Parts: sequence; structure tokens; C-alpha cells
Amino acid sequence: MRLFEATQHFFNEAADQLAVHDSLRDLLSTPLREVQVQIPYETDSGKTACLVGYRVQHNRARGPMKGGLRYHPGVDLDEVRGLASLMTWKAAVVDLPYGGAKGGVVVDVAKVSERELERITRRFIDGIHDIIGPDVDIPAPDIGTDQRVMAWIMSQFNKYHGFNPGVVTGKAVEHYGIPGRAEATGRGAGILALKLMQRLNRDPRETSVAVQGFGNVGSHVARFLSEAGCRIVAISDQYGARYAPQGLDVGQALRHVAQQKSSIKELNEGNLISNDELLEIEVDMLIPAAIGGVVTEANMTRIKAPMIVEAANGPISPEADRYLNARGVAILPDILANAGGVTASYFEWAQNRQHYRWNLQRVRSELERTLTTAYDEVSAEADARNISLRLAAYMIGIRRVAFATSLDGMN
Ligand SMILES: NC(=O)C1=CN([C@@H]2O[C@H](COP(=O)(O)OP(=O)(O)OC[C@H]3O[C@@H](n4cnc5c(N)ncnc54)[C@H](O)[C@@H]3O)[C@@H](O)[C@H]2O)C=CC1
Ligand SMILES: O=C(O)CCC(=O)C(=O)O
Repeated sequence: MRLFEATQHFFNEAADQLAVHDSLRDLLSTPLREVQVQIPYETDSGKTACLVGYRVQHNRARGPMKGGLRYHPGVDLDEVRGLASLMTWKAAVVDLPYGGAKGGVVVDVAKVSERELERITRRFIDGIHDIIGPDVDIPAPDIGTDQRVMAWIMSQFNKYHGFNPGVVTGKAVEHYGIPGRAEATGRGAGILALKLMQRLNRDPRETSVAVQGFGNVGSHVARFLSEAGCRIVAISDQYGARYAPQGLDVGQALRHVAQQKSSIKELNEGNLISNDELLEIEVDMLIPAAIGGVVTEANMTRIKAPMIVEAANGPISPEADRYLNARGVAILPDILANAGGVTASYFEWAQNRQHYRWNLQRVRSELERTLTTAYDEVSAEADARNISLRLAAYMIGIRRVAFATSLDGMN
């Protein structure tokens, strides 16, 4: 099942529980606007190449649309549409004044130079600058994009519309960003992972964790949980995984990746295993923090972790979700588990608009407060109705968006 169909499935399950009527259901599940643009750019060898980029704006009932920008060879319109809809429910679950959007460019960042990446980004913004903006739609980082890309987005947007740092979040601290945004998604997933352990009466110091993906999100969640006393037994990137049942040294892995610009595969610790094997090891908590669609009908019966934290977007298919729920696996859903990123983006955006800045301690404490409130609401809803955390999170998100839509009027 493709990502948009999967998100629609989760949406419909919750909409059934809420008895959302058909016309409102159509309105809430149909994206507001979908844009595909051609991205012609000059390669370093002087040739003209052409890529495709997308921006899908899903819903704006609760505020300007918000969501990251993915640079990955697997990007297509269906994926971006699914990711945009996840943003709508995510922003509502954590009660941010945002709607949902997402963008993507079909490109392998490992195969283009930094100068080419800049040209690609600027040409992409040429194509979408008139549909984004600080009060309309605000991009941010996702797979393959980082603070350099955010800087080019801001710079190119400003050429058309004048200085406005609030057009994009996830910027460098020295360039209108805020301390704590870069770590926020992983840290947030870590804070919520501890809540899930608490819910199941697990001691973090007796909990083993496997993390798939060691980019922005995976590296920060691994570090946070390692500092909280968990044993990080496996980590990976797209090239392979390292596994050590007695635990890996996360600090050493972070230095290895940062200093040697090398992959996890080359790490001199643990056994080399594949990403598929990582998902199936005997571990207390599994944290997918890379791409979507990694736990499906094909491998669900071999997943052994009793707790899963979806730091990635859409890592578990509906079939696998149903199967794992029936087996009693506790799953913290993406629309809550990785909401720390958009929460810190909201802090950055609000501060950009008012030209002030919080320090790291304030960002961290507000992040924790926001996520804890959302977690408490979701777990209370799940307990009261005896339903999964995912269904509860969707119900809260849909209820909020539906209410805003009804206040707005449907005509
Ligand atoms: N960056 C953010 O603030 C947010 C990111 N997310 C989600 O978190 C996930 C990771 O995003 P980032 O860490 O930002 O991306 P990133 O680009 O910084 O890191 C991605 C990681 O995944 C690995 N990877 C890529 N393809 C893979 C494959 N086929 N198999 C296994 N590993 C693979 C890469 O090697 C890298 O370690 C994505 O699902 C994204 O949508 C969710 C919320 C916010
Ligand atoms: O920080 C943001 O605005 C959005 C992050 C994002 O793309 C996501 O939560 O999936």
C-alpha cells in the first residue's frame, strides 16, 4: 500500500469512530493544492539537467501550512501527498496553529555537488515561490535537506518577496534559526520514548533500543536515549547497520560520522548487519528513523520489539499496524512521535516574526511541555476508549481540524 492510501486508511478508521459525515470527510481528506514543477539546472560540467519537484498543501483550516522538504530519489507525488496529510494531523495533535504541507525533489543528494544542490534548490523555489510564504506555507528540513538548503530557500524567496526569515524553518542558529531546532525531532522522539517506557513500567536502564537511520533524527534520538541510560544495541544508515547486544558507544558513532564523513558500515564496533535484519533483532524498543514503509506484511511476523516509536514518517503499513496491535506491541505513532521537529519549527517561526530568540534551555523546556501535554491527551484518549495510541492521536487531530473547518464554514 502506498503512503497516501495508508494515511487515508488511518484517517478513515478515526473518522469512523468520530462519525465524521461524508462531505466533511471528503473535504478533510482531499489535498487543497498540489503543484509539480520542472527544475532545470546547470550541472558542474555545464550541461542542462532537469528534475521534478512537488509541493502538496493539504489543509489550512488551523493556520498556515507547514511541512518539510524531502530530497530523495524515491520521492513521488503520492509520497508527498501522504506526508502532507500526516503534517495536518501532526500539527493538530500537538495543537500548533498550523495546517499541513510537504514538498519533495526527486534527487539523490549523494550524486550532486554542493553547488548543484544550491542551483537545484534555487530553481525549485523559482517554481514555487508564489505559493509559499510565512503566512501561507512554510517549508522545513526532511530527508536529504538541512540548514544549508533552508538558507538557500530563504535567500531565493527573499529575492522575490523581500526579507522574511519566517518563510522557512530549520535555519542555522547564526542565520535566523534557533538553538534546539536541529535536535528537536530526535530529542522529542526520545522524550516520548521514555513516556512509552513509563507507560509499560519499563526502566530505561534496562531497555535495549535499535535505531534505523543515523541522520538528523536517528542520531539525536540515539544520543538522547543513550544519555537517559538505555542500551543502544543497533544503529544504521542507508549503507548498513551495526549491532552489538551489549550496546554501542553512540558518542563514538557520532564522532565517526561527523569527523570521518563515513558511514555506519565502516564503524569499528559491533557486527555488520543489514537494515532489514536491524528491524528484526531481539530488542525492547525499535525506532525506525529513516524512510517510510519499512514494516509491512512482508516482515511483520518477524518483528520482535514489544515497543515501537515511529520517529520516521509512515514506517509501518496499516496491515502491519493491525497485526502488531493485535499482538500487543505498543506503537507510538509518527504524528506524535516525531512532532518535536514541527514544534521547534513553530518556536523558530514565531520568534522570526517578532525578532527575538529563546535560549536552548527555554526551547528544550517548551518542547518537553508541548509534547508531554500532547502525549497525556493521546494516552488518556487511548485508555478511555481502549484503542491504540495511533487511533487516539488521529481522533484528536481530526477532531481539532474538523472543528476549525466548521467554524470557518464550508461555503
Ligand atoms: N528532520 C526533521 O526534523 C524531521 C524528520 N522526520 C522524519 O524522520 C525521518 C528521517 O529524517 P532525517 O533524519 O531528517 O533525514 P536525514 O536525511 O538527516 O537522515 C536520513 C537517514 O536515513 C538513512 N536512510 C536513507 N535511506 C535509507 C534506506 N533505504 N534504508 C535505511 N536507511 C536509510 C540515511 O542514511 C540517514 O542516516 C524521515 O522519515 C523524516 O520524514 C520527521 C519529522 C521531522
Ligand atoms: O519542521 C517542520 O516544519 C516540519 C517537519 C516535518 O516535515 C515533519 O514533521 O515531518
